[in-house]
Amino acid sequence: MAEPDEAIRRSWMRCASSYGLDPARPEPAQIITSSQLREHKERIDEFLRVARSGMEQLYKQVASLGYVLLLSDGEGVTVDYIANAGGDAELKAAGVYVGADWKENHAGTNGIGAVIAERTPLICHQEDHFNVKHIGLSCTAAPIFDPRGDLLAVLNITAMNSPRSKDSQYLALQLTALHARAIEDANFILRFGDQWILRLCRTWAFAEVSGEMMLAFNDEGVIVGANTTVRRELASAGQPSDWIIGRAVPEVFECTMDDIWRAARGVGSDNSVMTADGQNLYYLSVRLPRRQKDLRVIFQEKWLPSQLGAEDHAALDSLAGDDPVMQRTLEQAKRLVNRKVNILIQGETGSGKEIFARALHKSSTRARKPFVALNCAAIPESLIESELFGYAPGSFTGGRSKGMKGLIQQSDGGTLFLDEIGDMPLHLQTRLLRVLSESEVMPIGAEKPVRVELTVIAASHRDLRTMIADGKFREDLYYRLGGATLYLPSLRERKDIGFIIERLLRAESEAQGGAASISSAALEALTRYSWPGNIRELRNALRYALALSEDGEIRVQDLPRELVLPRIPAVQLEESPWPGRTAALPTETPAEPKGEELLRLLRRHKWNITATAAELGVSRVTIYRQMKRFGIVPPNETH
Ligand SMILES: Nc1ncnc2c1ncn2[C@@H]1O[C@H](COP(=O)(O)OP(=O)(O)OP(=O)(O)O)[C@@H](O)[C@H]1O
Repeated sequence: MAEPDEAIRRSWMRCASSYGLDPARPEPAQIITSSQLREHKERIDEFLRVARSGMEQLYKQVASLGYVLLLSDGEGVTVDYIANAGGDAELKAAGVYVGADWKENHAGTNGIGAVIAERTPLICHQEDHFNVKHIGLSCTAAPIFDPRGDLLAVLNITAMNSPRSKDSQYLALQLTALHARAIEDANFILRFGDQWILRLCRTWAFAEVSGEMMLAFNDEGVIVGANTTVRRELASAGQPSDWIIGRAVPEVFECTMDDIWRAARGVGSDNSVMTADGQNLYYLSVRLPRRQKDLRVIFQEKWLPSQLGAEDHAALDSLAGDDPVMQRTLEQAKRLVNRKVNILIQGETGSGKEIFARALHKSSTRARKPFVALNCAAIPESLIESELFGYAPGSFTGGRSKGMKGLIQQSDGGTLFLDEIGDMPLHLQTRLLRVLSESEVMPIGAEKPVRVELTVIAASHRDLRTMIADGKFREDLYYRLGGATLYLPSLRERKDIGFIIERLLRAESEAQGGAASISSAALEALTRYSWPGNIRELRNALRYALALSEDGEIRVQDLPRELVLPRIPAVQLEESPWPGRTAALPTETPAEPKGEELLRLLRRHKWNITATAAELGVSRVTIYRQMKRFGIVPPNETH
């Protein structure tokens, strides 16, 4: 934690020199409109539900001391608050109210604004406030980060009247920081509830109960999230703070995945694990994913591999119902599964390319070997090379001294899934081609190549043949990867939407432990909609509707509004990029980009929301709303 008084001093400097504020001029509270407030809340609505219970717990402890509790989002807008009934007018005038914007650039130094800039818990006590209007307040605030380490919210408690001494607020500081961390961790578990969560603790006796260090990994043992404490503890010089995301657990710790599965089942007595650099020892426990049914399958795969039949195509069969195009694709896939060919999957975003690739792997004789995935659009170009090819010990500064096994080597004997292959830079396409033709990989800085048994499944939502024509994709790599090409239809072209809805509802009810059904009118509305974000958008819509439904039955009024509103303007036909297929794609309201277009822009701007919003001439909030609506998830967030 930075020295709080230093943080306040820096905040004053910003207010005076960068924002040109005058401490003596009373600034009125800025309260945003109720529709703007709704937009701010909608962007983080799941998080707000989690945060509310943490806020209530904290409030119970400080209410008798006269504190008011505020939760602001990462932009400084108060999105929730708890205060004693009465005194509303006074609170509102002081900006201690929902909808108030506490950014430093106009409100001057204050608890929330300073935490946003400083990213650390702090006290802003009476005269610490920059603006004369706020010097009666004492604010204690702490940041809440999302699982990628981005600031998500600020938890703040404010006393309208407090003792003169700042020391009186130190206990409040500890309490606020503690609850901010508890909310952050509850949010982490919510986000990664369907993944495995590894809890690490320095003390053996607390291994089962401590949630201080948590990281989430998927069925393949790849780390998909890490909470703030893990990111801090495992920080590595010269690496971004989330360097462990995307790595396999055994790369970060000295253990095998077998050790982890044993710990998950409570088998064996040694639950200690060392970091791969030999620096730290932790005691671990594993929290199982919520989807109990799949677990049996996973444990069977991990523990009883010999029982898995080579001809087991259940994973593929579960992907489609009565849709003739999908049935043909599945037949094709089953014939290809154990042939020595690389497979290319083409289909719109959210149409299920990754889930299809996993099913191909599971149905193959390689099922017991690793399935290693790389999303070429989600990591910086400069990292793709070392991620894929790995590097030899001491080959570059900032690299780990022991070197690193690249994903190609990690997938030896199994499947390497290259998502968004169209985003792979040309020079790496050349290197990949060489690996594919010679079955050898040369890690960066290594002296001799390593043999690998490589099977690649690649996927792209772009038409790679157009990219070849534009000189952006190598033709020879295209043929090497597309030993066979499978086209996934978009959801609006599929005749089995009822089957998919049933499957998604079953998964939701298993995850949430309650009933989930749908009325025939709501089913009809879903069938009529055009689904630009495909199955991902459908899944999000069902989740949303289930959260609103009172008894687990989704009715029309529970569905997101855009699904039931009449479409304007009327249907306009668009060329499908995939051969032999035409897509009837109703347009959105004129100002909105389509899901595909939005995704392309976001990628082009490297997921910078501000830049994307600027290009489209809309607000950031609109972009967030559209991302949610189309089910677009930024890299490193779970789907
Ligand atoms: N057949 C299916 N049944 C149930 N859920 C599915 C099916 N296909 C896809 N999904 C779900 O839809 C979401 C999107 O799937 P997936 O990530 O595989 O799509 P994608 O086409 O690879 O997306 P992108 O182009 O953005 O990489 C996931 O939550 C996935 O579980």
